[in-house]
Amino acid sequence: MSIEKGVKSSPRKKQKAVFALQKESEKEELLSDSDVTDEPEKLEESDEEEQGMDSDSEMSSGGGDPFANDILQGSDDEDDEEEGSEGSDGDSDSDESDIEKRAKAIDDEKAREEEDAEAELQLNIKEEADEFRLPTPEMFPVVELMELIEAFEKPRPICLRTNTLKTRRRDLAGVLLNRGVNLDPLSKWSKLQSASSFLPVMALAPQEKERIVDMAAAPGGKTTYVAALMKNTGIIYANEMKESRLKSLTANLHRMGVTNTIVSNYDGRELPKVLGNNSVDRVLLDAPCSGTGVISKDESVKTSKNALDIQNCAHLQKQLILAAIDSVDANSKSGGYIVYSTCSIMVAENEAVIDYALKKRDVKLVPCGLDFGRPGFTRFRGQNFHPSLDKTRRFYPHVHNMDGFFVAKLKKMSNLKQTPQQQSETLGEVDEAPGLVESNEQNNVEGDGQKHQKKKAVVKENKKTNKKTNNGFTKLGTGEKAAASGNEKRVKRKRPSREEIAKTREEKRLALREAKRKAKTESKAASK
Ligand SMILES: C[S@@+](CC[C@H](N)C(=O)[O-])C[C@H]1O[C@@H](n2cnc3c(N)ncnc32)[C@H](O)[C@@H]1O
Repeated sequence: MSIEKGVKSSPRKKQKAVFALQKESEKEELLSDSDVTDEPEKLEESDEEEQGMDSDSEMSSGGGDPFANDILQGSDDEDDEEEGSEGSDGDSDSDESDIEKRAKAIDDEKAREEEDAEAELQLNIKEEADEFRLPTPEMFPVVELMELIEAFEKPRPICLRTNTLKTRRRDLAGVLLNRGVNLDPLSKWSKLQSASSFLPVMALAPQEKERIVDMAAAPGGKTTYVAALMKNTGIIYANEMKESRLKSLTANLHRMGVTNTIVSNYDGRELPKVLGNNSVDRVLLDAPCSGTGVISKDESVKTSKNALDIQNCAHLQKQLILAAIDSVDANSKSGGYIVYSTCSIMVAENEAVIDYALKKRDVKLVPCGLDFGRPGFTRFRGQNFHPSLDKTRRFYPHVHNMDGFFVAKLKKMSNLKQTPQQQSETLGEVDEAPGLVESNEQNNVEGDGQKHQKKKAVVKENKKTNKKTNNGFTKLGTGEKAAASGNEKRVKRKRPSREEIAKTREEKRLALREAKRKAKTESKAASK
């Protein structure tokens, strides 16, 4: 009776019941014939149409479910058996071939689905690999690509940098030559390290007595070099987030005779809060990255990194670069620079990060001061970056005989956490104060609620920044002036300078006052 209900109300239940019964019979042979025949009897009770509907619904419900399909076939067979028992031979033959056709159709459908799933899987694998295929044909012509891949397999030459805090280059060279070492002078640059790791420090060009942050410093290869160039004057904040890497960092600093450095253990993204916004002259962000430029040193990169790793790196790098920019004082007399570097050759970790910074802060790219290296990409895979990205530098093992590397140097133009465009929008917001707005402008603003809200948010952030700056290390007055003059230089061609905007505003104010005064006089005259 319960089976009967199941058959009528739910074909699936019927299938499951039948399946269960079959299993039971196989196992225990407990199932009586009447139990089996009971079901079709009830099926017979229902009219043809109802059976057809049941059958259809079974087909569709079973479509995506292999288990259901098996049952469905079982069910059909059963129906067939039952129908066969009661129908003519001719009917039975045509039903059999009908069932065969349906079974074939189901098998075909299943096979097609499996094929589709496999094709989709392959497509996904292909897309993912393509996204992360290290050197892509978009980066290099195929012949060069082969050269790069081959170069990745070979070790790079070992370079020595003279630690000028401890010795002179000539003295070191003398000692080494006496011991039979062949020296091939590279540059005036004694520490064993990869030649590419000199580059970011050369681009940073640290000056004596400056305040400099090395945001991701361990094991200190670049910090020690910065200290040497500063002749141990000024202050270096050598920051490292991973506690386990602090030992090697401090050990190296001691070993190399560095005395102007404070080691800190923060997430780099927190540094502006810790040191203060706009508080240092230069920041070196030798960012944590995928390491896709140093395959000759770490072959595991080839297989251990996937597209998601690159994405995660890029996300962190974008956050870190904003923190680096926010830490620098645009009004530093000697500095105001940020150097960003990675040992990755992925565009997502390099050009895309810099392009993001250009869109988020008032910074511009300046030449790295390195007279070799290939210019960075200004477009890649349909992505267009700021044209100035050609000022960034890329280094490759097969071209420069050093690890793959990327270097970019940014100059901070103002201490406002805005791009010049955002700044003029902010000033526009002030203009749009009641009574100072020409009606069409007001309509525009009113017509674009989102834009209006964004501008307000910008004004708010602006106020916050100024407040923080006052509590921090910078002198706000001169800062604003310098920011204005810096912007003026950059925006002359396209948009009005701050002075021009201020002048227009003042004119509007005077005109408004004048109009009010006039209106008053007129109304007084009229009342007389
Ligand atoms: C490329 S290595 C730095 C190498 C170093 N500049 C040198 O020349 O010796 C990047 C460093 O960033 C550290 N790091 C990772 N995430 C960080 C974060 N959020 N803030 C600061 N440092 C981080 C890593 O532990 C790693 O030591």
